Amino acid sequence: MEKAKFLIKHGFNLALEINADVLLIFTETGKTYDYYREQEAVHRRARKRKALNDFKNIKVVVTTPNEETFLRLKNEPKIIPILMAYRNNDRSSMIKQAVTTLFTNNIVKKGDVVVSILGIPKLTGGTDTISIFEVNDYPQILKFYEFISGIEKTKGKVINEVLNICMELAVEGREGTPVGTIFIIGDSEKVLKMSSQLILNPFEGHNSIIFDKHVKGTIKELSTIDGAFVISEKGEVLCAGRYISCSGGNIELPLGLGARHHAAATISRYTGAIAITVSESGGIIRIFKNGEILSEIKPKKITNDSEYSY
Ligand SMILES: Nc1ncnc2c1ncn2[C@@H]1O[C@H](COP(=O)(O)OP(=O)(O)OP(=O)(O)O)[C@@H](O)[C@H]1O
Ligand SMILES: [Mn+2]
Repeated sequence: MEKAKFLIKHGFNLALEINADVLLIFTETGKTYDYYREQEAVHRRARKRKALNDFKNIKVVVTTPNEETFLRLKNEPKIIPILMAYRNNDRSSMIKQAVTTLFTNNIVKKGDVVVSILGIPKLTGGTDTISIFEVNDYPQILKFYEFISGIEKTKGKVINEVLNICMELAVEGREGTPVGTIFIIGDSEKVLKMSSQLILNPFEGHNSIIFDKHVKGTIKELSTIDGAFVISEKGEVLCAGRYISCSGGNIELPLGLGARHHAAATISRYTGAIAITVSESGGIIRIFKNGEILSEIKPKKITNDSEYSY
């Protein structure tokens, strides 16, 4: 039997035995999901014969980076399909990125237990890992949860979309070179008053929404230019190449963080905006609120496929 089938069988039963809240399946082609369907049918038949735990209380989330697979999953019953760009992440970043996404979609809450079945992205048949993820074990994720659960739903979705773009930029860069950038989300009127254009605004006069994949592509293209992206709470991309005036902001930041991070901290201190930076030197993503670093996410390139970074 294929390795993935064993993993699905044991991951499925593990989720039942520990009474997990979520079973999180990563699949490129949908094959691992098919094995899950088979296992669920076996369990249903067995339940008729003997008293077994019912699987219905466990949310089944199936995440894929593949648009075609996602379209297929959207028509499947009793699962929550998620399209997520994780091909360049390592296993622990894949799980953290997925859990962050589940938070912003209110599928996971504090105290939940997530059983994940995953493996080496892009490799068919690469499924090789079962993991138990207790949300409370990750203070960073919890801090992010507190933050996300305290804000209005649409803004949470916009932030999650920006984080996904940042993850891709942090790991892929642009044409192989690392990029750094800033996204400023919310309180746009005040943000625009506190900043100026470094270049002609490429988004001027366009009604660009961050959820549109063409807009996402443009943003990634423009991520190499100086300055920040300003995004409204609803996800409208108002401008790129924006320079934040930082005069007089008494901002305390950890050593080694330069002008980009100071600008992000300053704008988040003097407006109600959230700022999210991708560092060109190191690819770390930082979320700023009220002038402080709320959370750091370190997506990592897979240097070799044997890398486990739990
Ligand atoms: N006030 C500002 N507003 C918008 N963008 C800024 C501002 N200051 C700097 N930047 C952007 O940050 C870029 C990098 O500056 P710098 O290296 O000093 O930042 P940093 O905090 O060290 O960031 P990184 O970790 O990416 O190197 C600049 O080229 C510019 O594009
Ligand atoms: Mn720098």
